[in-house]
Amino acid sequence: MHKSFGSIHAVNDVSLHIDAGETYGLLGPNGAGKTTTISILAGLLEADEGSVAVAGSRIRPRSTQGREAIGLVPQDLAIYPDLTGEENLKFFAALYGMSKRDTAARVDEILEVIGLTERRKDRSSKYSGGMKRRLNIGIGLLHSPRLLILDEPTVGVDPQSRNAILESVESLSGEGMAVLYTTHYMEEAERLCDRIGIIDSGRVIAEGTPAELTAGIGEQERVRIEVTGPAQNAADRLGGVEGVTDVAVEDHAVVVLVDSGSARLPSILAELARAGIQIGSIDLARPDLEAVFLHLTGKALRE
Ligand SMILES: Nc1ncnc2c1ncn2[C@@H]1O[C@H](COP(=O)(O)OP(=O)(O)OP(=O)(O)O)[C@@H](O)[C@H]1O
Repeated sequence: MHKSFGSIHAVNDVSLHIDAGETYGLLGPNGAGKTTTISILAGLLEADEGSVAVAGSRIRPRSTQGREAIGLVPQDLAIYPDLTGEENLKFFAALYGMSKRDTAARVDEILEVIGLTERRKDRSSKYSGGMKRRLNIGIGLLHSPRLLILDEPTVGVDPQSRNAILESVESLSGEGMAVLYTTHYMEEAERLCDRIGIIDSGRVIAEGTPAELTAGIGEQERVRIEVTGPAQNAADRLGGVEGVTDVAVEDHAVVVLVDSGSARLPSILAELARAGIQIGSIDLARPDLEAVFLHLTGKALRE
């Protein structure tokens, strides 16, 4: 599918297929086109070109059929603070037209999945940020959609709630739901996703299992060096060091890909010393999705 806003190609020739029971991760930096992609899938936005189908049936934007088949959990909270967790779920169930009988059982089930059974009678205004996010996910699950889309559900969430969210997602795919998970946290994508599409500037530039994607960059290692001065200076110096294949700049760090990182470390450090660049810390990592992203785009995932 394609979607442009004026001269910006927000989504450019993106094509996704997700199986039942599969968790698919859309991984990309801010502005890559993740929200636009899922807004089209959820029928909130019309693509300039392209179509969406669930279980073989084509879904029209804003159709009832689409709302039934797909659950979208947006980044922003869509819950009523004055209602309890349970009341919120019941309210949205009524909105979806679910019968009272179905609702009671489904609400119990969902409270378990999102880990809020014990807090079900508390007003959601009393919940932590992470608990509110989990309730938001519960609302998306109410009508048992075939595809659940989660838009960066762990941004700004405390570590405990983050873990609870990840566990909920794991149990959903176990029940046969297809899950589309967008994130710019590569460790979440690595943990949760059966397959990952790496998206940058509106294009899916690589797709595969986490293992396939990291195998694609071979034996290279990722070295992250925090520096005290401008990281761009360090990046400029390291581009020419033997064995260094890719260089990118993060906040206060330079990230490089090297063939056999530990062996190249002395020459990397010597080059920085020659330039008078002071080092805060050094981190050497095995090939991971962050390294894949850097290799494919020449950019750090978290700039
Ligand atoms: N309604 C809009 N009008 C104009 N430009 C838009 C609109 N929505 C998105 N864009 C642009 O399209 C591109 C993709 O944005 P999108 O929100 O899909 O990225 P994203 O990967 O979801 O980023 P983030 O992680 O920050 O949410 C960006 O350049 C953005 O500025």
